[in-house]
Amino acid sequence: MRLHGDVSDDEEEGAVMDPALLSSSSPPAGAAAAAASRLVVGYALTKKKVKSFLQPKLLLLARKKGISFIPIDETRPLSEQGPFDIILHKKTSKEWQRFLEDYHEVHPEVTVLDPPNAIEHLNNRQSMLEEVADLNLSSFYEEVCTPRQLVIMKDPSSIPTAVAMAGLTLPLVAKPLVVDGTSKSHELSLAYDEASLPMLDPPLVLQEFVNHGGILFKVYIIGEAIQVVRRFSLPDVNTYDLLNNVGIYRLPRVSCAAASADHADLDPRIAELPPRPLLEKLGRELRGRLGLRLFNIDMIRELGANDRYYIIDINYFPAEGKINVSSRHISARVGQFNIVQVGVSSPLPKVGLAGG
Ligand SMILES: O=P(O)(O)O[C@@H]1[C@@H](O)[C@H](OP(=O)(O)O)[C@@H](OP(=O)(O)O)[C@@H](O)[C@H]1OP(=O)(O)O
Ligand SMILES: Nc1ncnc2c1ncn2[C@@H]1O[C@H](COP(=O)(O)OP(=O)(O)O)[C@@H](O)[C@H]1O
Ligand SMILES: [Mg+2]
Ligand SMILES: [Mg+2]
Repeated sequence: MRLHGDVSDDEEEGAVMDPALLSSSSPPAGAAAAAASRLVVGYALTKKKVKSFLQPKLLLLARKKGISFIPIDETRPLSEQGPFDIILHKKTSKEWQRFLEDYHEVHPEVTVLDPPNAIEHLNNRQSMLEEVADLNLSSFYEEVCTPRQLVIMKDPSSIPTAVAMAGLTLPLVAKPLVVDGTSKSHELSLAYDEASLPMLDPPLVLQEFVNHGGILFKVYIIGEAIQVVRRFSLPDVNTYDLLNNVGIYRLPRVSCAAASADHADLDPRIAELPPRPLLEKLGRELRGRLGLRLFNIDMIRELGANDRYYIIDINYFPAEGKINVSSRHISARVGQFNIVQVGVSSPLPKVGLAGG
């Protein structure tokens, strides 16, 4: 298996490249690969993320472009590793955040993709949507907002009164307030009636359910690149459902359980993708306001209100797996490769630990 120099196309198709071989875990190859590279990307990702993101196709494509991915050893000082041009990570611990901030003070020239204090905004389902409220989309006919929601920190018995005071209408989606990558943080439920609300388990955010025709748009933002895919979502809740259902219903992890709806035969008023200029403006606005270059937004269009969209979720550095199946490899590779390019070129307003 060659580590240097170009690979032929057939190798690219069939290559089984072990990312570790491009890593510092085998210093001669890793160091040599890094030394021969135009761009060195240090990464700190979970094993699951390495498996889903650092696929052979990306590693080969990147290497052909003179880019190497080197795993970061979190047990050793960052300054003893590298040197890096970009640090790509999806870690949320306070220890890692300090580790990275100390390193970046000494090495401001290294692009951090993305700054931990910007990512932190997305680890809470209230703060993740705060910037949406201030979006400047006045030049667009369409409206983009967030569902009305309420944060409940404790005391489940207080929920019915709090919901009544806030004037929220049922059904409500209950979501864990903290998003920390655990499956628990994706355990959502649907509350149909007020009497059931005290059965919920704070801290949580209660969000009004918005009927949207059972179709969700996932908008992937990788620097200035934008990809939108259509996914099946939760079905609408009609008056009959409301009158004949009581209790709290646990929802499946829709994002992973639901299938692509890109090629489904659907009512165009439900399936039509949001206008591209609106998505591009959204991407620019949210990149600047969130200080992030790698994220996606879950967006729904209100049933019967063709120009009203709701952003219900924002995720940092999600997998590319759901991007258009038919051109998944190309778009995923482009997406993944864009991720690397983003670290080099896309300017961002300074946001605390800006990546430059
Ligand atoms: O929250 P969602 O909409 O299910 O998006 C997930 C989510 O971002 C998830 O990250 P985490 O919250 O589990 O840390 C991503 O997992 P990985 O980071 O392991 O890839 C999923 O990729 C996201 O799914 P999607 O791409 O559908 O937004
Ligand atoms: N307010 C809402 N109205 C309608 N459907 C919703 C709402 N919030 C979430 N959903 C549905 O539940 C799914 C998961 O919710 P989401 O907030 O994206 O959580 P997660 O971070 O676990 O993906 C969404 O993809 C959508 O299908
Ligand atoms: Mg989601
Ligand atoms: Mg999410």
